[in-house]
Amino acid sequence: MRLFTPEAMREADRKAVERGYPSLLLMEWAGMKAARVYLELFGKAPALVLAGKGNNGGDGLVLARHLLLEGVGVRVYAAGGQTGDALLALQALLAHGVEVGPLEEASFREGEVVVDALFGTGLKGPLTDFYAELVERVNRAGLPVLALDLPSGLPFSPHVRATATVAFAALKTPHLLQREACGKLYLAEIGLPKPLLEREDLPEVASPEALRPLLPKRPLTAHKGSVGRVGVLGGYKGEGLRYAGAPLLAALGAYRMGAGLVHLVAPEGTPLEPLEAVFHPVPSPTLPPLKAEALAVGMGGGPWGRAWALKALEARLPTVLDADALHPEVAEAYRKAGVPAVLTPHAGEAGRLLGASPEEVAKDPLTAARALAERTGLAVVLKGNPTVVAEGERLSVNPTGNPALATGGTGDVLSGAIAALLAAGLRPFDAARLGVYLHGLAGDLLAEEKGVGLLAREVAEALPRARRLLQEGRVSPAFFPR
Ligand SMILES: NC(=O)C1=CN([C@@H]2O[C@H](COP(=O)(O)OP(=O)(O)OC[C@H]3O[C@@H](n4cnc5c(N)ncnc54)[C@H](OP(=O)(O)O)[C@@H]3O)[C@@H](O)[C@H]2O)[C@@H](O)CC1
Ligand SMILES: [K+]
Repeated sequence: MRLFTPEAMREADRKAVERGYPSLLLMEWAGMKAARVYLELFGKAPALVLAGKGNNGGDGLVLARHLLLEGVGVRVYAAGGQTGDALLALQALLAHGVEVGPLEEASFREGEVVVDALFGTGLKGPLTDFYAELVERVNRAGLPVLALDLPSGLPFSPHVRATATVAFAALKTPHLLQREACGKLYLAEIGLPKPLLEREDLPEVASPEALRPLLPKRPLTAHKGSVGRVGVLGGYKGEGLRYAGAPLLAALGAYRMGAGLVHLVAPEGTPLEPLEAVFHPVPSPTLPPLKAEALAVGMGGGPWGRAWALKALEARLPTVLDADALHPEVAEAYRKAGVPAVLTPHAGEAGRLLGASPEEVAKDPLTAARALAERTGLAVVLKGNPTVVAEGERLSVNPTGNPALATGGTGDVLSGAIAALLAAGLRPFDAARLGVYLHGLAGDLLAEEKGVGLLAREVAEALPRARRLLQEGRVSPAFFPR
């Protein structure tokens, strides 16, 4: 599944029509599928449909007709001046005897659900005047809002803040970069010819179908030395400070992602946990002899982070570089040595590596992740909402995860988990996107059960469950194709 820009989506629509596909069918499916989502979410609650004059408005008029046929009360207000398919959609609705009032007269009533069909991918700039006010009124009304294709106004402000959004044909960048405005996200297939959606040049949205085949197989003859051993190097002890938990959490993450054995190289005095690890207490960053296929380095390293990373490089093993190991000269040393590595910065660390502010990075994580991958020649996991994985020209945007994961140590668990996948033989880009997806899914499972207040170790504990759901094809996606 690819992440479209609004322009790329319009191009696909246009190409479908050039191939002879009747665009009215696309609109009919869009409105009908959106009506289905409406019924599922809001049952027979009456609808207030606000329709613009373009095709997004046309989708809303189709939806109104389908809701009417299902026995849902509809009040419809539309901009004037429809042409083409939108005009046909209007005529079809009028033929059912529905009154369509002018948008200027739209009023909000308690108990109604607002259907936002004002603007979709055709919006050319920020809303002003009447439409800016209308959008603010929608937001102030305090009613549930179902947005068709995009909450109107996105990617600019002001924009509608929706309870749920039905994206048509494909997800578009605002769906993932401005997810807050979209509410619950649904993806509706509307009959667009498949080849038009297969755009290798666009970023991937990580999906269960694409990731399942990457899961390392475990043959009957497996033993702990054959399924991937991980070395974790991190922690700091000095100047009255001790960071001890981070490497332990990485070790847990690695085991829970299926590592056969985890070596824990950490400062003397670090608790001997998890019990299952092989311990190498050291006075300062060193690389003891150990049998491993991949490393996770830097967690809780504090001022030792850089030294851990440069020592670890001597092993010449695929390595996850996290937190205090994330320095430009470390990345450069790995690139020069040709050692495959995955960098796992958050926006602040990525900003440090790129010479940009955390805000700039967070505002456009796709561009930042690609720039960092290009600059370092390594795979990059840019952690955030959404987390973006980049390597060379490839970009993968992760749809799993939630704000409950914003708690100390979850990043350490992720590093260990990715290292376990590297140790099992996955390539850096694949280990990164699979690890990120499962880590986010584990967080989603927990958030559903417990809400906010998770512990990082619980996220590690939930990894096997996430993995099994993916393995068995039972992931209920954050948004689902129907
Ligand atoms: N094409 C297809 O095959 C399919 C498309 N589908 C649906 O169509 C949607 C795209 O439809 P679209 O291209 O008609 O654009 P849309 O979002 O309705 O807005 C256009 C209107 O906005 C106006 N406008 C623009 N900027 C503005 C501004 N800043 N402030 C104020 N007004 C502004 C612009 O005015 P104009 O510039 O033309 O005067 C025009 O009137 C897409 O999201 C999906 O829902 C589906 O049915 C599937 C098949
Ligand atoms: K809309």
